[in-house]
Amino acid sequence: METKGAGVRVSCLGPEGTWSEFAVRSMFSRAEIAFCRGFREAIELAEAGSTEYCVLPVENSIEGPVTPVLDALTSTGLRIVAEKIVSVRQALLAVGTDIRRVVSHPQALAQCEGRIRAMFPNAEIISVSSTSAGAIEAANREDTAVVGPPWLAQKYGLRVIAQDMSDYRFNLTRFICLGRGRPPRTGRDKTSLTLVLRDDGPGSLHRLLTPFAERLINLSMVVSRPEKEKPWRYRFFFDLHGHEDDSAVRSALSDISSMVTEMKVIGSYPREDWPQTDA
Ligand SMILES: O=C(O)C(=O)C[C@]1(C(=O)O)C=C[C@@H](O)C=C1
Repeated sequence: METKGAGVRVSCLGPEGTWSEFAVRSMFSRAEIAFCRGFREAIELAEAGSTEYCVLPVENSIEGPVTPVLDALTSTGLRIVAEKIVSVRQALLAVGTDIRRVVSHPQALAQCEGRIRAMFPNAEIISVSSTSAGAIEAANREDTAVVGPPWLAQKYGLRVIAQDMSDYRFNLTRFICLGRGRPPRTGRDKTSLTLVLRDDGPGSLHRLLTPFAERLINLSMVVSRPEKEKPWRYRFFFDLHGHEDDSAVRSALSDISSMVTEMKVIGSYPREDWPQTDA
């Protein structure tokens, strides 16, 4: 997104150097970033109006959905206004050489689990709040390495021990930008919605999906998350190709409205196809 003059205020996961910061900088030409301790805090700053936007990872091509972010989307009044796909090439960084602990954000650890285990079969693997929080820890402990973006080396005084730590060739994280606007149709859009099915019987999910199939609307993500107050009931998150102002999308949503107890469009925004951004 182009911004003129003073930078637009954007909250994201901190401290400085996270993949989230990289995503902010690739979405905004000028951004004044508020670095937060967690995803919740980043959303709350934007909800309170302290920042205009909030950028969050929502899905990774290896590890799947970033579930705390999906869960937070249920209750926020903000809407998704943009998405960005980032190729997350994780490095392994440390001060010392006798590594007994490997720290990082749980998503980053999961993306590189096999490689970490192969390199350090006896190391303790420890989740921390972000890759850069892990870098600060690694900078202070000779026995600790961090998995994260390679630029953490210069920022926090670490050495790159290995590049390309991911267990698979592609490691892509999709970030979303939450804000207050409603981007107009572009003809290449995506709509994100969350809903809870009314019935939990045979064929209910099939019936829900039929109106999309009949209109040739592609669903690019389907995720179910537990309804916390109702054990063994589920909330669905759908991403579909199209804008909520498209007549096909509008009529499919109207068809399913009687099948749900709750439904919310989280946003309609320009769709990004990968690869676009390579760190
Ligand atoms: O810790 C970071 O650097 C983040 O921005 C978080 C995060 C994530 O939660 O998915 C972002 C991208 C990568 O997939 C790994 C970690």
